[in-house]
Amino acid sequence: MDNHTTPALEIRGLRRTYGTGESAYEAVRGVDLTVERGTLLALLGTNGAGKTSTMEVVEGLAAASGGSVRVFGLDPVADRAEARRRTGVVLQVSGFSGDLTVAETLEMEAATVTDPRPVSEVVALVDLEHRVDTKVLSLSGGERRRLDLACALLGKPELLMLDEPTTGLDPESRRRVWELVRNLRDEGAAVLLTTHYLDEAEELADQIAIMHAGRIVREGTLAEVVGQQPSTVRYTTPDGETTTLETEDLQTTLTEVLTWAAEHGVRLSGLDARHASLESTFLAIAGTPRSDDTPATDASTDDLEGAVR
Ligand SMILES: Nc1ncnc2c1ncn2[C@@H]1O[C@H](COP(=O)(O)OP(=O)(O)OP(=O)(O)O)[C@@H](O)[C@H]1O
Repeated sequence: MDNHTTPALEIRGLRRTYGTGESAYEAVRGVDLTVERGTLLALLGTNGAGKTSTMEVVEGLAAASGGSVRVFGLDPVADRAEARRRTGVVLQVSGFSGDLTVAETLEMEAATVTDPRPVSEVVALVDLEHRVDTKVLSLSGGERRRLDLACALLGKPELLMLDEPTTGLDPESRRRVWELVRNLRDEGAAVLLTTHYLDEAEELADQIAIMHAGRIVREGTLAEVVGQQPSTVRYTTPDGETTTLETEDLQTTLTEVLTWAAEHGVRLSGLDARHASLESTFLAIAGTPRSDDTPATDASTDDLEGAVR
């Protein structure tokens, strides 16, 4: 049942297995995610993490092997028509006919939508007014991606699912798409976005979830996700040995390193002290092996005990 407090998207304990018997492969292994109205969740993940497998269940294109998905309280398979009506989807690959113009493409799409936005309004939203009479095959990659978005916006979606919406776009086009997505979110749409661009997540996301090997291994605001990752201090001693320390307390560790160097008269080269970034967090997670029988844990942090000598 949808009331105003029902999340736009609620995924609980989602599992998805490909194949059966000996060759069965569990690509999604117990995923929990919530996207509230008026917020954007960026789902990041390593290749093969299970993002697309998760999105397909939300879109009602595939059934879950376990767990549940609710779109405004609706089951995307059992209540497909109603869930689809409220959802706009931009897939990684679009299937437009190159011979149709932008306007013809949108008019054709609009015919499949209940109470669509006027094509002229959608075209203005995505900045394609000057291209309405252009054939799809003559559009640039960025314009085509904006046409994908335009199609998703025809039905005034309350939940937008964007699968790598800016892949292949130049920086200017990416910024335009960001602005559009931000505006839609600010007007109350919930957005689930997958991306391989970490700066896109930093720029747009209210919440970030990082998926690895079928599980969500980190989730929260950017500060929360990055805050779980240790800071690092790196230096090279005169004998050429480089040391990297991981620490929860950057200031204290750096002070210890510098005090040690001063006391021993050692000149450190390449001294570098930094807080974790989304990139270092992601890379640490990507380096964690897939484990089939134990729950995925946070990326390992080295034991710092005695690390500063
Ligand atoms: N039809 C299928 N049959 C068997 N295995 C599959 C099938 N589709 C996907 N997989 C496997 O499931 C895992 C998750 O794939 P999925 O496409 O969901 O990952 P992803 O996070 O979207 O990856 P990427 O970032 O590379 O697009 C991968 O190991 C993939 O090989």
